[in-house]
Amino acid sequence: MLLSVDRISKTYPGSRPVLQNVSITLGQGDTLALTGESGSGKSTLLNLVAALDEFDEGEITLGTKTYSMLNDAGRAELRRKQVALVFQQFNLIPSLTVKQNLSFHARLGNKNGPEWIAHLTERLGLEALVSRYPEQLSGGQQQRVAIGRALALKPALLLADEPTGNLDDTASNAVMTLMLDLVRETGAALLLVTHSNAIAAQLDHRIHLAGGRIT
Ligand SMILES: Nc1ncnc2c1ncn2[C@@H]1O[C@H](COP(=O)(O)OP(=O)(O)OP(=O)(O)O)[C@@H](O)[C@H]1O
Repeated sequence: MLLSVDRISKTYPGSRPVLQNVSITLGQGDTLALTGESGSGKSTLLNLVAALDEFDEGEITLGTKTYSMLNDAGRAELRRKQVALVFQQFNLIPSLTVKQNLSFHARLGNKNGPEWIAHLTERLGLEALVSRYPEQLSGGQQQRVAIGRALALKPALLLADEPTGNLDDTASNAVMTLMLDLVRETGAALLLVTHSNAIAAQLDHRIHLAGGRIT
Protein backbone atom coordinates (compact mmCIF):
# COMPACT_ATOMS: atom_id res chain seq x y z
CA MET A 1 0.00 0.00 0.00
CA LEU A 2 1.23 3.49 -0.87
CA LEU A 3 -1.14 5.79 1.01
CA SER A 4 -3.11 5.11 4.15
CA VAL A 5 -5.43 7.72 5.58
CA ASP A 6 -6.59 6.18 8.82
CA ARG A 7 -9.57 7.59 10.72
CA ILE A 8 -8.68 11.21 10.15
CA SER A 9 -10.63 13.99 11.83
CA LYS A 10 -10.21 17.71 11.25
CA THR A 11 -11.95 20.73 12.71
CA TYR A 12 -10.96 24.29 11.84
CA PRO A 13 -11.00 26.63 14.83
CA GLY A 14 -14.49 27.89 15.56
CA SER A 15 -16.27 25.57 13.12
CA ARG A 16 -17.94 22.19 13.22
CA PRO A 17 -15.86 19.15 12.18
CA VAL A 18 -14.96 19.16 8.49
CA LEU A 19 -13.72 15.55 8.40
CA GLN A 20 -14.77 12.81 10.80
CA ASN A 21 -13.13 9.41 10.89
CA VAL A 22 -12.21 9.44 7.22
CA SER A 23 -10.18 6.48 5.98
CA ILE A 24 -8.87 5.75 2.50
CA THR A 25 -6.13 3.59 1.07
CA LEU A 26 -4.37 3.80 -2.24
CA GLY A 27 -2.00 1.29 -3.77
CA GLN A 28 0.94 2.19 -5.97
CA GLY A 29 -0.38 3.42 -9.32
CA ASP A 30 -4.01 3.37 -8.15
CA THR A 31 -6.32 6.19 -9.23
CA LEU A 32 -9.09 7.39 -6.93
CA ALA A 33 -11.76 10.01 -7.55
CA LEU A 34 -13.00 12.01 -4.59
CA THR A 35 -16.43 13.55 -5.08
CA GLY A 36 -18.79 15.42 -2.78
CA GLU A 37 -20.82 18.59 -2.44
CA SER A 38 -19.16 21.95 -2.18
CA GLY A 39 -17.87 22.33 1.38
CA SER A 40 -17.82 18.59 2.09
CA GLY A 41 -14.11 18.67 2.89
CA LYS A 42 -12.50 17.43 -0.32
CA SER A 43 -9.82 20.12 -0.52
CA THR A 44 -9.20 19.81 3.21
CA LEU A 45 -8.50 16.09 2.79
CA LEU A 46 -6.17 16.77 -0.14
CA ASN A 47 -4.27 19.39 1.87
CA LEU A 48 -3.83 16.94 4.74
CA VAL A 49 -2.49 14.25 2.41
CA ALA A 50 -0.14 16.88 0.93
CA ALA A 51 1.12 17.59 4.46
CA LEU A 52 0.12 21.23 3.98
CA ASP A 53 -2.11 21.22 7.04
CA GLU A 54 -2.41 19.20 10.24
CA PHE A 55 -5.14 16.78 11.28
CA ASP A 56 -6.54 16.50 14.81
CA GLU A 57 -6.93 12.74 15.05
CA GLY A 58 -5.95 9.66 13.09
CA GLU A 59 -2.85 9.04 11.04
CA ILE A 60 -1.63 9.34 7.47
CA THR A 61 1.22 7.28 6.05
CA LEU A 62 2.74 7.59 2.60
CA GLY A 63 5.29 4.93 1.76
CA THR A 64 7.50 4.78 4.81
CA LYS A 65 6.54 8.23 6.12
CA THR A 66 4.21 8.58 9.09
CA TYR A 67 2.89 12.13 9.07
CA SER A 68 2.52 12.62 12.81
CA MET A 69 6.21 11.79 13.18
CA LEU A 70 7.41 14.38 10.66
CA ASN A 71 8.85 17.74 11.63
CA ASP A 72 8.66 20.77 9.32
CA ALA A 73 11.75 19.67 7.39
CA GLY A 74 10.32 16.19 6.96
CA ARG A 75 7.04 17.59 5.67
CA ALA A 76 8.87 19.85 3.26
CA GLU A 77 10.91 16.93 1.98
CA LEU A 78 7.77 14.86 1.49
CA ARG A 79 6.27 17.65 -0.61
CA ARG A 80 9.47 18.03 -2.59
CA LYS A 81 10.02 14.37 -3.34
CA GLN A 82 6.91 12.27 -3.05
CA VAL A 83 3.74 14.28 -3.46
CA ALA A 84 2.89 16.68 -6.26
CA LEU A 85 -0.12 18.94 -6.63
CA VAL A 86 -2.19 20.25 -9.50
CA PHE A 87 -4.83 22.86 -8.74
CA GLN A 88 -7.82 24.35 -10.52
CA GLN A 89 -5.90 27.64 -10.68
CA PHE A 90 -2.85 26.63 -12.59
CA ASN A 91 -0.40 28.30 -10.20
CA LEU A 92 2.48 28.58 -12.64
CA ILE A 93 5.27 31.00 -11.85
CA PRO A 94 4.48 34.02 -14.07
CA SER A 95 8.06 35.22 -14.40
CA LEU A 96 9.31 31.85 -15.69
CA THR A 97 8.91 30.42 -19.19
CA VAL A 98 7.18 27.12 -19.84
CA LYS A 99 10.54 25.39 -19.97
CA GLN A 100 11.66 26.99 -16.72
CA ASN A 101 8.37 26.20 -15.01
CA LEU A 102 8.77 22.57 -16.07
CA SER A 103 12.34 22.18 -14.90
CA PHE A 104 12.05 24.21 -11.71
CA HIS A 105 10.46 21.48 -9.62
CA ALA A 106 12.51 18.72 -11.15
CA ARG A 107 15.60 20.56 -10.00
CA LEU A 108 14.17 20.95 -6.51
CA GLY A 109 13.50 17.21 -6.43
CA ASN A 110 17.03 16.74 -7.71
CA LYS A 111 16.54 13.44 -9.44
CA ASN A 112 15.25 13.89 -12.95
CA GLY A 113 17.41 14.76 -15.89
CA PRO A 114 16.73 16.93 -18.92
CA GLU A 115 15.72 13.87 -20.97
CA TRP A 116 12.72 13.32 -18.75
CA ILE A 117 11.69 16.97 -19.08
CA ALA A 118 12.10 16.77 -22.85
CA HIS A 119 9.96 13.64 -22.93
CA LEU A 120 7.26 15.28 -20.82
CA THR A 121 7.32 18.39 -23.00
CA GLU A 122 6.74 16.27 -26.06
CA ARG A 123 4.04 14.11 -24.48
CA LEU A 124 2.20 17.24 -23.34
CA GLY A 125 2.44 18.83 -26.78
CA LEU A 126 4.31 21.82 -25.42
CA GLU A 127 7.38 21.82 -27.67
CA ALA A 128 6.37 24.89 -29.63
CA LEU A 129 5.51 26.77 -26.44
CA VAL A 130 8.60 26.28 -24.27
CA SER A 131 9.77 29.89 -24.54
CA ARG A 132 6.40 31.43 -23.73
CA TYR A 133 5.32 32.81 -20.39
CA PRO A 134 2.15 31.55 -18.66
CA GLU A 135 0.14 34.66 -19.58
CA GLN A 136 0.76 33.83 -23.24
CA LEU A 137 -0.94 30.43 -22.92
CA SER A 138 -4.55 29.25 -22.98
CA GLY A 139 -6.01 27.70 -19.84
CA GLY A 140 -5.64 24.19 -21.25
CA GLN A 141 -2.02 24.86 -22.18
CA GLN A 142 -1.29 26.28 -18.72
CA GLN A 143 -2.79 23.22 -17.09
CA ARG A 144 -0.68 20.95 -19.29
CA VAL A 145 2.39 22.80 -18.04
CA ALA A 146 1.20 22.44 -14.45
CA ILE A 147 0.73 18.69 -14.95
CA GLY A 148 4.17 18.43 -16.49
CA ARG A 149 5.66 20.40 -13.65
CA ALA A 150 4.03 18.10 -11.11
CA LEU A 151 5.11 14.92 -12.88
CA ALA A 152 8.61 16.24 -13.53
CA LEU A 153 9.30 15.14 -9.97
CA LYS A 154 8.16 11.59 -10.72
CA PRO A 155 6.09 11.70 -7.54
CA ALA A 156 4.71 8.53 -5.98
CA LEU A 157 1.41 10.38 -5.53
CA LEU A 158 -0.24 13.10 -7.59
CA LEU A 159 -2.96 15.13 -5.90
CA ALA A 160 -5.25 17.02 -8.25
CA ASP A 161 -7.94 19.44 -7.02
CA GLU A 162 -10.50 20.04 -9.78
CA PRO A 163 -7.72 20.24 -12.38
CA THR A 164 -10.13 20.84 -15.24
CA GLY A 165 -12.53 23.08 -13.31
CA ASN A 166 -11.49 26.18 -15.27
CA LEU A 167 -11.51 24.58 -18.70
CA ASP A 168 -14.20 24.11 -21.33
CA ASP A 169 -15.29 20.57 -22.22
CA THR A 170 -12.87 20.11 -25.10
CA ALA A 171 -9.82 21.32 -23.19
CA SER A 172 -10.98 19.43 -20.11
CA ASN A 173 -11.18 16.12 -21.96
CA ALA A 174 -7.79 16.62 -23.58
CA VAL A 175 -6.11 17.57 -20.29
CA MET A 176 -7.73 14.72 -18.38
CA THR A 177 -6.72 12.14 -20.98
CA LEU A 178 -3.14 13.37 -20.97
CA MET A 179 -2.99 13.45 -17.19
CA LEU A 180 -4.31 9.90 -16.83
CA ASP A 181 -1.97 8.60 -19.56
CA LEU A 182 1.04 10.23 -17.95
CA VAL A 183 0.06 9.09 -14.46
CA ARG A 184 -0.09 5.52 -15.77
CA GLU A 185 3.19 5.94 -17.63
CA THR A 186 5.01 7.19 -14.52
CA GLY A 187 3.35 4.68 -12.19
CA ALA A 188 2.16 7.46 -9.89
CA ALA A 189 -0.97 7.02 -7.82
CA LEU A 190 -3.62 9.70 -8.29
CA LEU A 191 -6.08 11.23 -5.86
CA LEU A 192 -8.36 13.51 -7.85
CA VAL A 193 -11.08 15.83 -6.60
CA THR A 194 -13.80 16.31 -9.17
CA HIS A 195 -17.43 17.36 -9.48
CA SER A 196 -17.75 15.43 -12.72
CA ASN A 197 -19.24 11.95 -12.77
CA ALA A 198 -17.81 11.41 -16.24
CA ILE A 199 -14.29 12.14 -14.99
CA ALA A 200 -14.73 10.08 -11.82
CA ALA A 201 -15.80 7.13 -14.00
CA GLN A 202 -12.41 7.15 -15.74
CA LEU A 203 -10.55 6.33 -12.53
CA ASP A 204 -10.07 2.95 -10.85
CA HIS A 205 -11.93 3.82 -7.64
CA ARG A 206 -14.30 6.43 -6.32
CA ILE A 207 -15.32 7.71 -2.89
CA HIS A 208 -17.90 10.28 -1.94
CA LEU A 209 -17.68 12.69 0.99
CA ALA A 210 -20.78 14.04 2.67
CA GLY A 211 -21.08 15.74 6.02
CA GLY A 212 -17.39 15.09 6.74
CA ARG A 213 -17.72 11.33 6.26
CA ILE A 214 -17.24 8.87 3.46
CA THR A 215 -20.60 7.63 2.27
N1 LIG B 1 -8.65 27.43 6.53
C1 LIG B 1 -9.93 27.26 6.89
N2 LIG B 1 -10.40 27.79 8.03
C2 LIG B 1 -11.68 27.60 8.42
N3 LIG B 1 -12.57 26.89 7.72
C3 LIG B 1 -12.17 26.33 6.56
C4 LIG B 1 -10.83 26.49 6.08
N4 LIG B 1 -10.73 25.82 4.91
C5 LIG B 1 -11.94 25.28 4.67
N5 LIG B 1 -12.80 25.58 5.66
C6 LIG B 1 -14.21 25.12 5.76
O1 LIG B 1 -14.21 23.71 5.76
C7 LIG B 1 -15.27 23.18 4.98
C8 LIG B 1 -14.74 22.26 3.90
O2 LIG B 1 -13.98 23.02 2.96
P1 LIG B 1 -13.25 22.35 1.73
O3 LIG B 1 -12.59 23.44 0.97
O4 LIG B 1 -12.41 21.23 2.20
O5 LIG B 1 -14.49 21.77 0.91
P2 LIG B 1 -14.57 21.22 -0.58
O6 LIG B 1 -15.36 19.96 -0.51
O7 LIG B 1 -13.22 21.14 -1.17
O8 LIG B 1 -15.43 22.36 -1.28
P3 LIG B 1 -15.43 22.90 -2.82
O9 LIG B 1 -15.97 21.76 -3.64
O10 LIG B 1 -16.36 24.06 -2.76
O11 LIG B 1 -14.03 23.27 -3.16
C9 LIG B 1 -16.03 24.39 4.45
O12 LIG B 1 -17.14 24.61 5.30
C10 LIG B 1 -15.04 25.52 4.55
O13 LIG B 1 -15.68 26.75 4.76
